[in-house]
Amino acid sequence: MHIAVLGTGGIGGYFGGRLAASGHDVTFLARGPHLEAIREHGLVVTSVAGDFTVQPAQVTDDLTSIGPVDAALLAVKTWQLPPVLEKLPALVAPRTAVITAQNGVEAPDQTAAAVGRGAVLPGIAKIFAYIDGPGRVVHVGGPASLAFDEWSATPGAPSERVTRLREAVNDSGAASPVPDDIWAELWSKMLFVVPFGGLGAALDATIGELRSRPSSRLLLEDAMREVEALARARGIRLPARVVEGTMAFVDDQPADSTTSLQRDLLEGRPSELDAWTGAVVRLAAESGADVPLHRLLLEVLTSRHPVAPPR
Ligand SMILES: NC(=O)C1=CN([C@@H]2O[C@H](COP(=O)(O)OP(=O)(O)OC[C@H]3O[C@@H](n4cnc5c(N)ncnc54)[C@H](OP(=O)(O)O)[C@@H]3O)[C@@H](O)[C@H]2O)C=CC1
Ligand SMILES: CC(C)(CO)C(=O)C(=O)O
Repeated sequence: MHIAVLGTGGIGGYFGGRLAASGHDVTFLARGPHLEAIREHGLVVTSVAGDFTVQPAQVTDDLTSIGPVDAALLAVKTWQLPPVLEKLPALVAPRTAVITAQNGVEAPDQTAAAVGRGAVLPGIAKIFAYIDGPGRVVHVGGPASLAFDEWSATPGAPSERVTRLREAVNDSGAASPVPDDIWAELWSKMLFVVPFGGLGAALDATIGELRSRPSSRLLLEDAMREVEALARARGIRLPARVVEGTMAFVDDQPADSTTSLQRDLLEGRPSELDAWTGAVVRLAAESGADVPLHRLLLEVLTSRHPVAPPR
């Protein structure tokens, strides 16, 4: 398959790298020293599931030079989406699939505004991976799965392009589980990552600290209940007892885990605060839901970390 990987970071470098290494015709979008290093030495992936190098790797900083593809993996951070989405139509032919991998729940709609809902496969990446220097990506853990589906999928009847893409990901050595309901899964991940990210950043705490102090554990659960109520108000069919299930998942994670949101904010980098906590506040206002904890977290984090993109 002809695949464009838009953003060669933790997500694009890992899943795109696996697809390229398994023989697909993959072009990576990258820039600066990262692009130069990939061009010169290939894309070097160090992974708990087995190291590999894509060499030579097809890499460009000009998205429009790639031409129409079978699939594009949108793998930039949420705040980096606008310039990429502006040029995205150059890659899209009638059956092209554009998989969104961003955390939060707004990337599919933003992408659909650029290329139409018919092109978009809302997706969820479950992995811990990051760039470790020019040309190098590290996968440290997580299931390394990339789930996606059609916008309005019929359960049990995947489209032909979804079937082909799932096969490609599974054959590459990563996993592409079949979601029951991609929207419920997107919101379920949001319900984990946003409370964990917001509270972790506000309290400068790891997951182990958040879950073991009774006061912060309660706040974590309360924040999850806010996201649950918001999702249900928007008609999302979350599983029963989703908060209890997510807290059990929290209890299973390595104690020193933090989110990218927390690390980016505390290290003064641009962050996805607007797409995580900001989105909860924004969508709650739209849906008539009340999310006082998230409103407070947004206020605290925005004023404490002014480098975060404005709301
Ligand atoms: N990493 C993870 O483990 C997980 C990440 N996610 C989500 O996936 C999304 C991607 O995250 P992640 O892979 O970590 O992000 P990274 O920052 O690791 O990768 C993004 C890459 O895209 C590049 N990029 C951005 N815009 C452009 C552009 N216009 N042209 C060329 N290159 C560009 C960035 O370059 P530069 O550095 O120069 O800006 C960077 O190399 C996020 O929404 C994140 O929340 C979800 C689950 C797990
Ligand atoms: C917490 C984690 C790793 C979960 O996949 C994540 O998505 C992030 O930190 O951005």
